[in-house]
Amino acid sequence: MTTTDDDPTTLNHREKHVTGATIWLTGLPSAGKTTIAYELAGRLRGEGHRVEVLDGDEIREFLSAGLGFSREDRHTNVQRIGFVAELLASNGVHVLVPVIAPYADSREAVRKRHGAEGTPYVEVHVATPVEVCSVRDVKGLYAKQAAGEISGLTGVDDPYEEPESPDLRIESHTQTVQESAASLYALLSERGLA
Ligand SMILES: Nc1ncnc2c1ncn2[C@@H]1O[C@H](COP(=O)(O)OS(=O)(=O)O)[C@@H](OP(=O)(O)O)[C@H]1O
Ligand SMILES: Nc1ncnc2c1ncn2[C@@H]1O[C@H](COP(=O)(O)OP(=O)(O)O)[C@@H](O)[C@H]1O
Repeated sequence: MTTTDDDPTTLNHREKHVTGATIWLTGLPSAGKTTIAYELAGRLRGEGHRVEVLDGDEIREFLSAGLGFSREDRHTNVQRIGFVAELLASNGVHVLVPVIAPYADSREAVRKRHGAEGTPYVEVHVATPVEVCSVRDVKGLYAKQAAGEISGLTGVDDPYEEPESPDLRIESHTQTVQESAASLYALLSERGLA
């Protein structure tokens, strides 16, 4: 062991690179999942962590191309993302996953996969009420559903099974983006993951 290895600052710095985790942000469309994920990603990167954001829209363009929004397809989508997230997290990456994941059994399977591998897993419910999400309507989906142009929109005419005991619940409608990201950062810190 060299003198440098004994330096607690160096050790701490090195540990930050080896402890990965999957942080799954579940919630309705326009709840704030993506915004919080990128805000947190910036902070974690600034501290030297390796970070990947597995954005739902990007995943659906490539890894899950061809899948729709039936229960079965959403389950398949979530399992694929969970598989990739675990691979990355077990190799020291902080993986942020802003994906709806509306079904409790799909989320549970992802948690179990991480548990089986001993990979840290954090479930965050971005618990913005549908009334707020439909006003934000970042992608215009709520308006389209109301106009009868689409159906099967999560939280409106398709199920969203709320997490019963998430690791963290974020009330995005009562705080700023920075406050939401900070509450998640605090939890990671508490668990030795940030
Ligand atoms: N019917 C319907 N229901 C829900 N969401 C819809 C739908 N059609 C398209 N979209 C857009 O696709 C994004 C959801 O994809 P995800 O992969 O995150 O969802 S899922 O976990 O597979 O249910 C989701 O992204 P976010 O708004 O960022 O959540 C939507 O923009
Ligand atoms: N505390 C907050 N956390 C996250 N987003 C917020 C918050 N307050 C307001 N917003 C806004 O809500 C919208 C959420 O959109 P987005 O992150 O794309 O949602 P989702 O990924 O869940 O579909 C953004 O316009 C964002 O600026």
